[in-house]
Amino acid sequence: MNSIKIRSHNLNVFYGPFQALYDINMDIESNKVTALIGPSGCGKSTFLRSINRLNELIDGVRIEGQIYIDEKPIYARDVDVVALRKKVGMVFQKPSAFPMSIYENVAYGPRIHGIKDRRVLDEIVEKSLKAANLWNEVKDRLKAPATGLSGGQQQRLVIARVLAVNPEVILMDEPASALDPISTAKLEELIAELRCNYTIVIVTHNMQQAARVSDYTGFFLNGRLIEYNRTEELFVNPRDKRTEDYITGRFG
Ligand SMILES: Nc1ncnc2c1ncn2[C@@H]1O[C@H](COP(=O)(O)OP(=O)(O)OP(=O)(O)O)[C@@H](O)[C@H]1O
Repeated sequence: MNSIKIRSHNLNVFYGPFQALYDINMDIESNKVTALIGPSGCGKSTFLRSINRLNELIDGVRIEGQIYIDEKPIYARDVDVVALRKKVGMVFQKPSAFPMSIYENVAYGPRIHGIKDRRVLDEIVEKSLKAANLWNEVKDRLKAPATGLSGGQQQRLVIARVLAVNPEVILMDEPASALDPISTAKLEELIAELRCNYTIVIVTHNMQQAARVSDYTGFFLNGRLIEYNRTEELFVNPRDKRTEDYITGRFG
């Protein structure tokens, strides 16, 4: 699968009079993992939510600038936001299985998009659960309630649910922050595998995690993108004093 490039051009986001993002210019590579790091409140999640237009669900938000996905401006007037959110899937911090069976959680999206044939759904469910490294753990209890799964399993189920609608980009907002170390390791393994087929952008508080899972890292501070580089370069050889202070734990 050919996944796609994201380009943020002079992006500004305002929550009423408060400006949360300032002129963000960022080219995100396809088939790579890009991590967004920075202290609490610096705008990482706001930027992430800009990529599938989730911010505009919040009252009073104003967005300037543009984000291009696959060269297409996603804030253009004629953009189909439902189609955009199908193409750009999102995984949130809190594992949130729907209160229905494991099978139905994964079949939910494809059903909404009009797939009714049971065999086709069966195939999608199996393929998505396999891709999310969850199939072996749940294949004998697909009809069981998803809420009975552990947090780590639920997070992988959410990823299966995202994969089931064939996205090209996967956004993850602190996906491991509610997970134990073993589940976190499994999730990181999965992220490494998914990179072959998807463009992944992940917000994380955890710098070790950013260093482990990502190819590129962007460091945000007070709504600005301070430094953006290959992960190794940014961690080993930061160019900006503020990046260096942050990654060496002087604030944050
Ligand atoms: N719905 C909102 N209404 C008003 N202000 C908001 C809203 N969401 C975020 N903000 C503000 O925008 C700024 C950036 O928030 P954002 O959540 O993007 O930061 P973050 O870096 O992801 O932080 P954290 O790591 O704590 O989630 C913060 O000052 C925050 O208080």
